[in-house]
Amino acid sequence: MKDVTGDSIVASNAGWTFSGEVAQHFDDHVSKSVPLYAAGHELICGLSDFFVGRDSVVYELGCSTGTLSFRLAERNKGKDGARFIGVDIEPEMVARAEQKRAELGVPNVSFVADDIFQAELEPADFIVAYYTVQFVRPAVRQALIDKIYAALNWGGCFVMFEKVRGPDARFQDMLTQMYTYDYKLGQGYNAEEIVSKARSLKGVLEPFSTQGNLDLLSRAGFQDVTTIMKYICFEGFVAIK
Ligand SMILES: C[S@@+](CC[C@H](N)C(=O)[O-])C[C@H]1O[C@@H](n2cnc3c(N)ncnc32)[C@H](O)[C@@H]1O
Repeated sequence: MKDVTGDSIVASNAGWTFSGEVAQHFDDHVSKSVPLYAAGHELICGLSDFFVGRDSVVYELGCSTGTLSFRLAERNKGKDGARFIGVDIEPEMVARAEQKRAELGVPNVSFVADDIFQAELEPADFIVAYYTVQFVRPAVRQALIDKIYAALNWGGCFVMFEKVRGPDARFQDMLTQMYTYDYKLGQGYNAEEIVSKARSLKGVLEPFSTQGNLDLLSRAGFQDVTTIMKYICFEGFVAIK
């Protein structure tokens, strides 16, 4: 059975997907569902000032319709030769990103429709995964962070924003109430849409705790890590190689 999860998106129990028609409604949906969505992009653009130089390669892994990739290119437009590459597994997302690219006319942004695990990554100075790693199966998540670490140049930066779990059951309960119910009701979603979305994400979006994410980064080799944003259960980590 398919349920309406808001913003004209339908998904079944444990069946959330970014494929098909979701790409058409994605920009509206993500900016309403993810707290501080645009502010997080702004922080990442600010961070890029420190790491992106002329001739840098920049990746956005899980770029969806390319919103952040375009913002990064705009922020760094004075740096001739820098290239911005968005990777997403869903061809419909990449098609939408390509359509925007044609409208904006930005030659140094490109998109690849591929699984992050299959995509060959060139040596890069700045790699971003903005609410993407949470959708990677926990069993292979470490292998992805290892791959990102290997692709970064020395001194390069990995920015990872994730939905995170609380450190114990009491905090997790508070976070769920404050985000899943209060925040989403405040964004105009109704109770049925909220429940349908939560049910659709079972087994698809699997958040780690803050400590679980720090452990992933540490095992990959990152020693210099800090949090740049935290709002309820949404956290942005910055890791420098
Ligand atoms: C929450 S969205 C990312 C939002 C986007 N970064 C932004 O700023 O608007 C997660 C994206 O990750 C993509 N994704 C999930 N698993 C992937 C994988 N293994 N390889 C590439 N992309 C993946 C999904 O298709 C989806 O578009």
